[in-house]
Amino acid sequence: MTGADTQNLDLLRSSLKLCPNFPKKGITFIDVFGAFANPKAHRALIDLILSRLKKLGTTIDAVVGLEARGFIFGPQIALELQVPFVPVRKLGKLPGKVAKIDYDLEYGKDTMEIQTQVLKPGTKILLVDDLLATGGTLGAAQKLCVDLGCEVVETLVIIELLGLNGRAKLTDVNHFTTLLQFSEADLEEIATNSDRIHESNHA
Ligand SMILES: O=P(O)(O)OC[C@H]1O[C@H](OP(=O)(O)OP(=O)(O)O)[C@H](O)[C@@H]1O
Ligand SMILES: Nc1ncnc2[nH]cnc12
Repeated sequence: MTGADTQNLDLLRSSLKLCPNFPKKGITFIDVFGAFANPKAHRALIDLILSRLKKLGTTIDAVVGLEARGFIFGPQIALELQVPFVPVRKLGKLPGKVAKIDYDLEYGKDTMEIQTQVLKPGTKILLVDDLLATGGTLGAAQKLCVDLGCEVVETLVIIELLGLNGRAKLTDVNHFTTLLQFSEADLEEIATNSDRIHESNHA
């Protein structure tokens, strides 16, 4: 890792805020929007992702991003790579012919869809989302892409919650990139720093 990468990681890490007991009791929510509220952290995030991808040297034909937070930075990465961005959305939001898959979440269940006419068989995909928790979302998205005959050559998240072992749900952990990892102990430690905790209206 270069000195610039280390500096960017520190900036990114310190821009994230925690929200204990959101959206449900017992969940410690990591708010990635903190990184987008600060242009320096935002720049650091994009530079870090591009630096990782350059190091991997993988050929990428399209970036597939997951609703909602994969939509914030996925298109920027696609633009930098000069490849299409393709959204995966929650049920009933995409027009035309779609493929769908049901999946389990850290705090519920959901269904995701992708337009079938956009990705051709053999397309090499970079799959992006903000966070890996239980892995239900990304595991399902990988399956959705593979079922269309595409190859998920890399899956990238900004944040990995280690305590939930989400990697176990991924089809290919050898092609999984994560920028920041948080153990349960890390989250507890950050939660002792009031600067890093969101003031909250939630019970
Ligand atoms: O690894 P998992 O346990 O599947 O959880 C991770 C997913 O949960 C969050 O999205 P959420 O479902 O809250 O939807 P949103 O981004 O539309 O708010 C997060 O942005 C990931 O997509
Ligand atoms: N703990 C968490 N923080 C932010 N987003 C999440 N999505 C699922 N679990 C999450």
